[in-house]
Amino acid sequence: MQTEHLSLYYGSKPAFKDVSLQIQAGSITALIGPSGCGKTSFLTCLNRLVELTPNCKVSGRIRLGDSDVQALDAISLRRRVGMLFQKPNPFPLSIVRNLEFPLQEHGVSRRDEIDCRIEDALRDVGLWHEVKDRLKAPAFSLSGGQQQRLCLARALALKPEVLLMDEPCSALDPLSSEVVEDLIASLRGRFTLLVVTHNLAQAKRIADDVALFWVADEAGQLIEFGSATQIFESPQHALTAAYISGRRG
Ligand SMILES: Nc1ncnc2c1ncn2[C@@H]1O[C@H](COP(=O)(O)OP(=O)(O)OP(=O)(O)O)[C@@H](O)[C@H]1O
Repeated sequence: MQTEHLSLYYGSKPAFKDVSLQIQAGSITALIGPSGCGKTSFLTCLNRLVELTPNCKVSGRIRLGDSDVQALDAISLRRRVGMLFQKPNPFPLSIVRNLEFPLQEHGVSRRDEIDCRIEDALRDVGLWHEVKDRLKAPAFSLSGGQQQRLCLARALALKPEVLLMDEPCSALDPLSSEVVEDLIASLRGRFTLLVVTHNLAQAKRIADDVALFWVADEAGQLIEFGSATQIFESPQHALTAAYISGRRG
């Protein structure tokens, strides 16, 4: 996935400006930076979820493989570019319906394929053994960490190419957070992952590449993008050095 001179305005206020970024297929990219620098806004441009916000204006270009994201149908784009939010947001349905419903909505109709994809996705997130005997129980009967893994399974069942994750561990208790972080790391190579995180230690543990955003001239800007090793061990920009050392932000 690639952005070229991407900018986003909410009304007349820029959320971020002129971000050009190349995301390697199969890699994990962490988006870091202080609050309000446009990380979430950037993420939601990539699957055009931001279009649901009134008065927002996007300029620049986003490419997914050879396709221009603006030219794609939004529903099929969101199947290819899935999203996991900070707070687990299962549908108010049973565990199994949480996976079955989006599959059916996206045109998967054969029963054997639906069952197979549900089981594979639940195994992928380590939930299968925990829920296989209570698939019809409400999703809300699961713990917070289990709900987040269910939401991840729901996204994986659609076989996305890219997964966008907005602080996926920050609303979870430390143990569940560790489980979800390990899961994210285990998806490397199979999916292209972009993860917004305030947890620098987590970014260091899981990311291949890191993008630092910052507010400058009242708009979010991409300050530095590079490998996790470069960003954490030999940052090129003074702001990156200050941020990762805890002196700024
Ligand atoms: N729906 C919206 N309408 C208007 N302004 C918005 C909206 N969403 C975000 N903003 C503004 O856009 C800027 C970037 O916000 P964004 O949430 O993308 O930053 P962030 O880096 O993800 O912050 P945080 O780390 O606190 O989640 C902020 O100034 C914010 O107030």
